[in-house]
Amino acid sequence: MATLFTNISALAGTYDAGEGLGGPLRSDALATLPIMQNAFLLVESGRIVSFGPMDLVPVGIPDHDIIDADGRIILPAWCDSHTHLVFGASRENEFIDKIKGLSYAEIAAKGGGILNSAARLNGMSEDELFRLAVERLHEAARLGTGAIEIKSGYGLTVEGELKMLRVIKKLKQKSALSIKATFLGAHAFPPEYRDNHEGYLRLIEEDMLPVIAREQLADYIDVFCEHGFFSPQETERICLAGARYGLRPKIHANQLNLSGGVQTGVKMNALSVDHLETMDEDAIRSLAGSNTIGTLLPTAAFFLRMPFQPARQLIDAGCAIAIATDFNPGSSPSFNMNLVMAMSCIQMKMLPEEAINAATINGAYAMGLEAEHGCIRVGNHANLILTHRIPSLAYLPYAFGTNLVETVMIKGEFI
Ligand SMILES: N=CN[C@@H](CCC(=O)O)C(=O)O
Ligand SMILES: [Zn+2]
Repeated sequence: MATLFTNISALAGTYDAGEGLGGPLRSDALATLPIMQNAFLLVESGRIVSFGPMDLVPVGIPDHDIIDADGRIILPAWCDSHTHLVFGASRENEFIDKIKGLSYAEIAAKGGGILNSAARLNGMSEDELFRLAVERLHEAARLGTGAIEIKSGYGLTVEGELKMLRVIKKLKQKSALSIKATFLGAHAFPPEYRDNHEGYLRLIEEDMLPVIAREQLADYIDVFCEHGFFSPQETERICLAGARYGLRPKIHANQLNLSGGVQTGVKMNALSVDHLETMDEDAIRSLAGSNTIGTLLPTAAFFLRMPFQPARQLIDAGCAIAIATDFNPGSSPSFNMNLVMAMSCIQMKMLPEEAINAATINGAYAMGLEAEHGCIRVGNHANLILTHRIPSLAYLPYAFGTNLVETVMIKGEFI
């Protein structure tokens, strides 16, 4: 069955068939968003088949629906390249602790934070975790997310980490969204290993990774490189262990401190280094001179009342950047990419075109999904956002807080 969209006021992120971008967009190219005005778009068997100006709209297509966009905008669905979508329970008690003045690090030190989530998750069945994750994924998709990365990291035991990754594998099989799985066993040291880091590193290397590889449970490996969590040396060791199983790193870096995570990620040829609230000249230079993408998570900075990521400095230095939600119960309980986009423009001074590119094509690159996602190109998955009637694309981040996504199509089906 085919779907023909007509009278699209602006079709954003259009590229020629087979046109490769040669890597994630950076510098001035990040601000270039190809737009076709007054366009049609034809979708068939879940893929984009053709698009062009309305005066070339195809006629005589058998068996198809026509959607008259009637002046509305279509853009590629969001590519959310950093989430912790599988978790057991929300943590609003810690939210209240934060309001009363405790810091993220102080909450973590008294057994809250990641360890709190691990305790909840280890007491839950795989089926229950799957049910909760499906609901969240559906809600994220209704807000325009068509591809997503999901991490483990709330198990911190062999059983718990495998349980999370098996849930993500099942989501991949059952969901229409494109999903990438990241193994984050190195999210925190469990209490019984607090004074025995060597023991936990060996558990990851000897008991978790071989099973993960055998069951093909992960696409990437992650480490929370941060003071009080994993040191740069420990991060490097886990990245090397992952590499033995073909897992490329995507690292939590420079969130709370100048942790050395950016330089370690670059050294380990990470696909991305994520967070980057705390950067200095050295970290920016290191990232700019690399193929590693810097993934900025403004809603996490907002929620923890941290300084926002220095997007302008990073862009001006030539770093490739993506933006993502970091959806998790502790530091970013929101899977709303529209809000991420608005914050990127309002607080990080990104232009709307830069934010859209960072949330679509560069997000796709940050998951290794760029061949079929993140832009309007013949052959790509038909993952599309149809907006409400709005005056321009800039209106999306401008009118923050209003849901301007009217309909979402994932692989040719409206959800
Ligand atoms: N910083 C480390 N991990 C998550 C938070 C996890 C949690 O607090 O549960 C993050 O990306 O912000
Ligand atoms: Zn995270």
